[in-house]
Amino acid sequence: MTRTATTGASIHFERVGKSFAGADGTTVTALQDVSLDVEAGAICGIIGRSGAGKSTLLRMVNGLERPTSGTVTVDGQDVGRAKGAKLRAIRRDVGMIFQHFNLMAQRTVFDNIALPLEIAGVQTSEIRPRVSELIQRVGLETHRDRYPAELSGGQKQRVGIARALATRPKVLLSDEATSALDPETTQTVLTLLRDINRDLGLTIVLITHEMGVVRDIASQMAVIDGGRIVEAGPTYDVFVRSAHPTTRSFLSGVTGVKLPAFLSGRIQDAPSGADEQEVIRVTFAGRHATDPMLARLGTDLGIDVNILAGAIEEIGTHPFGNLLISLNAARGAEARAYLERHGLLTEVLGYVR
Ligand SMILES: Nc1ncnc2c1ncn2[C@@H]1O[C@H](COP(=O)(O)OP(=O)(O)OP(=O)(O)O)[C@@H](O)[C@H]1O
Repeated sequence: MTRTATTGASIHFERVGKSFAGADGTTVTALQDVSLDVEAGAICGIIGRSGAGKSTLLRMVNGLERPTSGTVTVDGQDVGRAKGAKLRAIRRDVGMIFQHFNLMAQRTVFDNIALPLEIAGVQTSEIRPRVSELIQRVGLETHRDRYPAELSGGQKQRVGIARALATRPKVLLSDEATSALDPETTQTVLTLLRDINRDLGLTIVLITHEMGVVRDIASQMAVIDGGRIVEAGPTYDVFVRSAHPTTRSFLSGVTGVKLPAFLSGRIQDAPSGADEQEVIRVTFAGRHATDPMLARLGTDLGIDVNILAGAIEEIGTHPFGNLLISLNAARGAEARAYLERHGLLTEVLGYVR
């Protein structure tokens, strides 16, 4: 498929706050002091727990929510203050896909995808080739006359993606688009989104509670907790240098690197005597990811290392790994200094006997 003229828009959140009137006259603060820059053409993953403020943040990009304070701009346009025709124009530039697809049950695949074009007043003669092109892009050529009830979850989301692209938006918002799908279907939908981003150049902002989704697709990311952005940056940097406990707990889910149960029950914050083992998390990043550093601790310093858990994987094209090791606590500081000197990151998790 040829690349169209569509290119992405940049999105800027500048000190955005959002409060809602809660029950009993109380105020619910959904977002506080949120500043975030999403580059044109980026795939930005926003991760947070339930109630963190993800949907509120996403809905500000197409003006479904307005900030109580601060500004949100898309392609330099102030979305929060736009009204009437200007707001409608911004909304045409911002497509959205949903966890539960939001398809119209009584319309076929073709007619669901045609809907935004009909609403925009596009002529029927133009709608037909445009919808056919979109159906081809999402690989549903043999399903064009089927109804949503006859489709799998992955196929329904493909219809949702085609419909969101119909008006040639500059931004695609994804509200937990893969959360209702099995892991294999999730991968096919993420691949489709990545291809769309590459071919059309549009900016994608996705919210999720799954770090695996962020790892697999996002070039940049933000972690939101209690309405605030606690960490943000290029995905690889956040993975490697995360400091906030919320980020770390999401990461431990995705890297699968957790303390084995036989140790987690008896780990202490401080050493309590001789013969203790220091438990250390070692993060391998960039060009050091594949260096045999742990073996060298043995040969260079004579320190024996026990490997407790670990995984090495890739984010984009960069190797990234996490290992949990233990070694003689009396030599912990020396070992950590050695590893840090060679470009690895270390963190003491505790001590076990
Ligand atoms: N229209 C509203 N009226 C009142 N409170 C709201 C409204 N919308 C959101 N909130 C509150 O704002 C906070 C953030 O909600 P939001 O839906 O943005 O979180 P979320 O991270 O998307 O959560 P989830 O993953 O569960 O959808 C929550 O405390 C929520 O109850």
